Amino acid sequence: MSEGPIFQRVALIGLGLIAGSMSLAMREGGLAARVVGYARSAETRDTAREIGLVDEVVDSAAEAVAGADLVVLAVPVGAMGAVAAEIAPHLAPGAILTDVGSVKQSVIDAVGPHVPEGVHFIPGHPLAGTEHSGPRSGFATLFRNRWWLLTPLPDSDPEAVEKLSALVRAMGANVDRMEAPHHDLVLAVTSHVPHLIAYTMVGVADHLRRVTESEVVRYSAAGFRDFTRIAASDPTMWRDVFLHNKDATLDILGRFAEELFVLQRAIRMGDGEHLHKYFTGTRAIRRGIIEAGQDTAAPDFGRAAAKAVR
Ligand SMILES: NC(=O)c1ccc[n+]([C@@H]2O[C@H](COP(=O)([O-])OP(=O)(O)OC[C@H]3O[C@@H](n4cnc5c(N)ncnc54)[C@H](O)[C@@H]3O)[C@@H](O)[C@H]2O)c1
Ligand SMILES: O=C(O)C(=O)C[C@]1(C(=O)O)C=C[C@@H](O)C=C1
Repeated sequence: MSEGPIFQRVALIGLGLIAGSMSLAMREGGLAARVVGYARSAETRDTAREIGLVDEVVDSAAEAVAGADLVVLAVPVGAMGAVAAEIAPHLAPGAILTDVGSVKQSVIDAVGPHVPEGVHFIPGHPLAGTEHSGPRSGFATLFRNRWWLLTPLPDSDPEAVEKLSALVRAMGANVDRMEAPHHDLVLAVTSHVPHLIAYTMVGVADHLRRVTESEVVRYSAAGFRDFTRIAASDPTMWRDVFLHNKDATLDILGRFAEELFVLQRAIRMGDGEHLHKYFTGTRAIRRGIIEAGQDTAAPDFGRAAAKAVR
């Protein structure tokens, strides 16, 4: 149990899966004396009020951040800069400003210039999520035993980094630190390109469905079902991820295409030995992830993956 709140007033900007889960985890653990939330759409704010997602839903971002000692930007990465510009004049001196965006360098570039002197900007990214979005999708245990990567800037105040880390740990996550460009490369391998592949595969099947009527749905096997779960993820969030992690995504996608051609050739040539060796290697990666206690993108796996693509 917590020994009292870590923050007095937490302002959540955006009230979807991640902000909602943070609010529920913080309130369950008594980690914040008060959690205030704001989302752009009145519909989302009404839903958040109706389900009591936060202690108070306010009608402007400025009102939410006033007097907050922690401000969390939990909006799609393409909206981070505009939100930062809107709240900047209202941030309290000494406040910690963080974000939960899936891409880090572009968020730093977009938010950084708006951060006033005396406010501690510490970018972050919880490696936890689902295909669901919106204010009803959050749950308190989302971050348990997951990684939460922080990408502090060279001049980030160590005490502020430690305070934010304490909150993250109290929500059940493990903290690791990374440089933003490295984060973006690792996540391109472990999360972004896999999502793009899932979106593509489901798109291919959808085109095929028009030929085979409903067979694709009726006989949908486990592998394809896993793809459809991923491909049901929020379109706005993922559009922004690809537009803002463009270089790393294109790099990894190029390597993916090269590998795919090698496997395609092995199938054409009947090279079973190559296929078997390849699949044995990939199985070892899966087992490594399970042994590390992670069934999601783990930094150790990510580091190995990033090293392999250098
Ligand atoms: N979903 C995941 O699996 C996951 C995991 C880790 C990190 N993230 C990142 O967390 C962030 C939020 O994702 P989510 O899954 O909670 O999304 P979500 O769609 O569930 O919620 C986004 C919220 O932001 C609000 N919003 C959008 N534009 C806004 C604006 N300009 N001003 C104020 N509010 C605005 C929406 O109304 C909504 O309440 C994204 O940057 C995403 O990349 C997502
Ligand atoms: O489990 C899922 O549904 C997710 O896609 C979560 C996932 C991931 O790729 O692991 C998606 C995006 C985030 O930035 C972090 C986590």
